Amino acid sequence: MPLVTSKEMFEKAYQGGYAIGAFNVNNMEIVQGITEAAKDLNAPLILQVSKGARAYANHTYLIHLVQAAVEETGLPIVLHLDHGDSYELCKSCIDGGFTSVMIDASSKPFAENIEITKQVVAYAHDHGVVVEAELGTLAGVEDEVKVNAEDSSYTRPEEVEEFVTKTGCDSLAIAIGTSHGAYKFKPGTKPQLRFDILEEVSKRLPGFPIVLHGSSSVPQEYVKMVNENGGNMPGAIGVPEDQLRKAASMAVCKINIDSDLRLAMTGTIRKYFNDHPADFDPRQYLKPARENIKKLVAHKIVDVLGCDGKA
Ligand SMILES: O=C(CO)COP(=O)(O)O
Ligand SMILES: O=C[C@H](O)COP(=O)(O)O
Ligand SMILES: [Zn+2]
Ligand SMILES: [Zn+2]
Repeated sequence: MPLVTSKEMFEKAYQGGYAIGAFNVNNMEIVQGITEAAKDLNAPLILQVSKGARAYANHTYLIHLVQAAVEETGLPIVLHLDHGDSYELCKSCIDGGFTSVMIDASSKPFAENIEITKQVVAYAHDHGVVVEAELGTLAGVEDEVKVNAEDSSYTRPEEVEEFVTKTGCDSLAIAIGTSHGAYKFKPGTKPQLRFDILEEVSKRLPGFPIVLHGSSSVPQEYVKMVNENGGNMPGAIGVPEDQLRKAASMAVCKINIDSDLRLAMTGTIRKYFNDHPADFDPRQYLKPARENIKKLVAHKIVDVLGCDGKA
């Protein structure tokens, strides 16, 4: 099966009350860990590439790694540009074989966001590619830009119909309290997503797929593994998994996870180095790291997203 768009995946996910996992990929072991888990569980997948990933691994390498995963697994896989910040970047990914792009102009004024999203949609749809857009700003770090909590803003439900109608986008990322990175909530406070906003958005956009960024749950076993093996990540806290499950049962069809993969990989490698100080073959420590990414993704698919068996 060749790469697919997310159109049919989202329709089924919306109807079925589950979500598709969108996992960020940066190297071969990450691609393999994610896709081996999805294959075992017959789960549909979105593999996403950020501007930073392209700068790190090179567009061509990433495309070919993802195509290898399609060949190896036979699964429906979407290759998605995460946080595209310009028309030119989106165009280059569309021309280069991506089946889905995000244009993230949510930090720009509303009218400008509509204008640039519209341009990307026109080019993408001409080429059979789908577009995710965004309204609202998440706190945290993305593409080296740090958005402070006080500069973040929830999505305004009263804007979504006009935005979707005028732009023609295929899915919409909204801000309901998630954020990028490993420090999502202040220690001692109760993490709580704004389900009232999600509810209001989906009332205004019946059947329309909603996307949640910043949805890592920051597993405490890996935070502990990092901290016990020379790392320093005090107070790393993520989105509680029961809230992600609830979002998946509502209009949220795509849940973005990157930080959890980084934590699983880093925790595992740190521990390996501590336990085996004489080893120096990268295969020795990348193998358990890949295995733990696979375990983590399997857990997300079955216990959080609910998309096992849906490929
Ligand atoms: O939103 C994301 C990628 O676009 C990833 O979010 P996390 O940092 O929570 O993994
Ligand atoms: O949302 C951001 C993703 O986690 C990608 O992060 P990155 O820009 O560091 O690759
Ligand atoms: Zn954004
Ligand atoms: Zn994101």
